[in-house]
Amino acid sequence: MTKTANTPDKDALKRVGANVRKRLEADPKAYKVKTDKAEIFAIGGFLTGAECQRLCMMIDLVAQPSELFNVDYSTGFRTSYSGNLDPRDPFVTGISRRIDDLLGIKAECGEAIQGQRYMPGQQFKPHNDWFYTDQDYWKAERKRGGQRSWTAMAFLNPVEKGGATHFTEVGVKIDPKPGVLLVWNNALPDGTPNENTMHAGTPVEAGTKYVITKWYRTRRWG
Ligand SMILES: O=C(O)CCC(=O)C(=O)O
Ligand SMILES: [Fe+2]
Repeated sequence: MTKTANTPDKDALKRVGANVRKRLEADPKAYKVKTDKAEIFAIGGFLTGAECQRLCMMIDLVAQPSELFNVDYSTGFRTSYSGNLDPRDPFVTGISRRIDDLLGIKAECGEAIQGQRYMPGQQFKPHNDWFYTDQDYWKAERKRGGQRSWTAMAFLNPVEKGGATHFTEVGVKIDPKPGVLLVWNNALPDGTPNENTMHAGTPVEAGTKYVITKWYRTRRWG
C-alpha cells in the first residue's frame, strides 16, 4: 500500500494546511508560537467580553458530563462538562463564521461549536484531536467529514488557578485569558497527523474554566 492509502485525506490536509498557514502568517493579529514542532497560533481579543459572557451562559444550558454524553475517541480522561451550541442560533452562527473567515476554511467543513466547562479538579488529559484511522470509530468518521485538519479553541473567562492548555510535546502552556483564540494544525505540512500536537486541558484548581472548541474536517462534516 502507498503511504497516501495509509494516511486518509493526506493530500487535502496538505492543501488546507498550506492555505491556512498562508492566511495566518499574513494576519498581524495572529501570533505564532515559536516552535518548529507544530503550527500553533494565538489571537488576542478575538471575542469581546460580552460575547464571552454570553457564551458561558449558553454553555451552562447545554453542558453534560463529557464522558457520558460524547463519544470521546481519544481519551477516557475527560472529566469536564460539554455540549454543542445550537448552530442555528444567529449569535452562534456569527461566531462560527468569524472563525471560518479567520482560517479561510469552508463553513461546511466545521463541526458544531462545542462548549466546555471545567470545575475544580476537572481536566482533559493529554490527547490528540485527530482521529486514529486504525480504530473502529474511523469507519463512521471517514464518512462524516474524514480527518480533522485544524482546531480552534477560545478561552471565555479568567480562571483563578490552573486550567492552562498544555502542549505536552511542544512544551508550551497557555494560561486561560478571556477572548483569546488558539488555533493549531493537527497535521504536518505533508498532510500526515502531527504527534506533537498532543495537548491537555490541565486541572482547574480554583474557579471555573469555560472554553469553546471548533474542529474542522477535511471534507464536509455530517
Ligand atoms: O480545555 C482545554 O484547554 C483543551 C480543550 C481541548 O483539548 C479540546 O477541546 O479539544
Ligand atoms: Fe483537544
